Amino acid sequence: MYALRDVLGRGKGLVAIENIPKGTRILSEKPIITMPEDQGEDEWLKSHISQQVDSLTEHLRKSFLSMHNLYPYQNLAEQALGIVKTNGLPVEANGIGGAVFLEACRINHAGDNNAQKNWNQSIKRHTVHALRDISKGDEITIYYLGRDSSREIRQRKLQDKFGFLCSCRLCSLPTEQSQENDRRLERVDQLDDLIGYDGMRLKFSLQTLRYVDERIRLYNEQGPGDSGLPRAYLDAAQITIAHGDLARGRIFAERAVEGWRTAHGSDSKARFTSTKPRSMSTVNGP
Ligand SMILES: C[S@@+](CC[C@H](N)C(=O)[O-])C[C@H]1O[C@@H](n2cnc3c(N)ncnc32)[C@H](O)[C@@H]1O
Repeated sequence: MYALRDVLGRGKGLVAIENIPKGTRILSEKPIITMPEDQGEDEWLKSHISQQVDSLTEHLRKSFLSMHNLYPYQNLAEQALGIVKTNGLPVEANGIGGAVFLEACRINHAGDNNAQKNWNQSIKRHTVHALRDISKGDEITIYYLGRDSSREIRQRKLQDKFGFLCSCRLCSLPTEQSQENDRRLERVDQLDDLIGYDGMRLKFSLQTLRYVDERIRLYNEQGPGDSGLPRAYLDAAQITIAHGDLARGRIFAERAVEGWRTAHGSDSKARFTSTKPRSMSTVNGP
């Protein structure tokens, strides 16, 4: 479905070599290097990683050592540590906190990402799913940051954590459109807080329903992002059911599940909550 290609201004990236319909599992991959949850000192981590690199086949070792590295190094152990710090993705398995995947770690970031990454504990693999139809020739992108935020904040975080100036479509919008997009994201954020606050107090008023409705509309205008819309539908389902409107509640619940499956796959047992998404960024940033 994809090939590793040079992408202008972004190093290498994964590019679709056929049309990929929304919801497709683009990739399902086992880690080649893992890191424990409690990482300890750099010295210990270096030796832990080096042992794993030594036991890779020649081909895998070569592929691993060709990966992007933001850190200076003087020997192989330092190089391997730098690669892991640059590319490691979170893994929620017993005792393992992060891992490097040969293909998934080649996926570049975009503010309007067309794919979503997740660790799937049921199959013990990292998966990437198409959030919308991806056309042949398009780059496959994911969202490196935890939450949607304004262009200025996104760019600062990407620069600080990942060492690059993002030039995705969203970051390249003309000022007026970018400000409009920022305002939408800010309002979604406010609505998250307002709905979350009322939800905690179990205060399901007509006003809360209006917030929920507005948030769904804004997410739909924004386009599919990491889990935001399914979570908004989940809130809507809970609130309409609490109001006794079971028919609407069912429709919202079905949309929530459909969105969740699109992004995670039907074999994922990840807990689906209406709370805000936590950071999905790489394990270590520079
Ligand atoms: C995990 S790697 C992704 C694969 C990498 N492009 C490669 O050649 O192996 C992360 C790095 O890719 C580059 N990158 C990712 N998304 C980018 C974007 N939107 N704009 C520019 N560079 C990007 C940055 O150099 C970043 O530190």
